[in-house]
Amino acid sequence: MTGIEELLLSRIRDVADYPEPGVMFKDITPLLADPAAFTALTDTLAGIAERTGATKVVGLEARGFILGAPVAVRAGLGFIPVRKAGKLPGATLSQAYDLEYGSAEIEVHAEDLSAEDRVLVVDDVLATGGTAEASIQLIRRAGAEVAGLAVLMELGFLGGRDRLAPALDGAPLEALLKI
Ligand SMILES: O=P(O)(O)OC[C@H]1O[C@H](OP(=O)(O)OP(=O)(O)O)[C@H](O)[C@@H]1O
Ligand SMILES: Nc1ncnc2[nH]cnc12
Repeated sequence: MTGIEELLLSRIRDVADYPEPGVMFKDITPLLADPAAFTALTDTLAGIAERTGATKVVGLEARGFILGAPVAVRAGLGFIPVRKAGKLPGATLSQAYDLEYGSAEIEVHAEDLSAEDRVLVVDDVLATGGTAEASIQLIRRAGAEVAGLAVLMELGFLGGRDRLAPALDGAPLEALLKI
């Protein structure tokens, strides 16, 4: 494990049985509160944005906003929020999906993405892959290209990587930590 991986892992707190029994919740708030760890995470993800040739960063509400917005600034790219349904005021594209605990629907402003865009999706956790898959579907439906998906951590036992393979269609999935 690299020094950065050790630093990031040491700042993630496990919370058992949250938000419901049987779920081991990965809490990133200690990482966000540590400027060295948050900066290292931002710089690493911005490096992925540059390597994949992304022209925009999509962040997934809510934790993907916290990570994705500074990545976009650091990489010199625009930031596009993908929000839970009902929060965006303009014309939207919507996609329903299932979570490890429940189901939801996400939306993006249709005007924010076009055929000229290569989009890096940023989020904190890849679990079942439902959220990421829905975001990739939104990006493609908006006519844009998917540059890749970058997450802080992948919960490998939930099979998100396999689920996402068809949607990613060869675009890279980069997980800084595999759990
Ligand atoms: O791979 P999946 O099974 O789809 O799960 C991963 C998603 O779940 C969490 O978000 P959540 O919907 O809990 O929202 P939050 O960021 O607002 O807490 C997490 O931040 C990812 O977006
Ligand atoms: N176990 C988990 N911890 C944190 N975020 C999650 N999103 C989906 N599953 C999660």
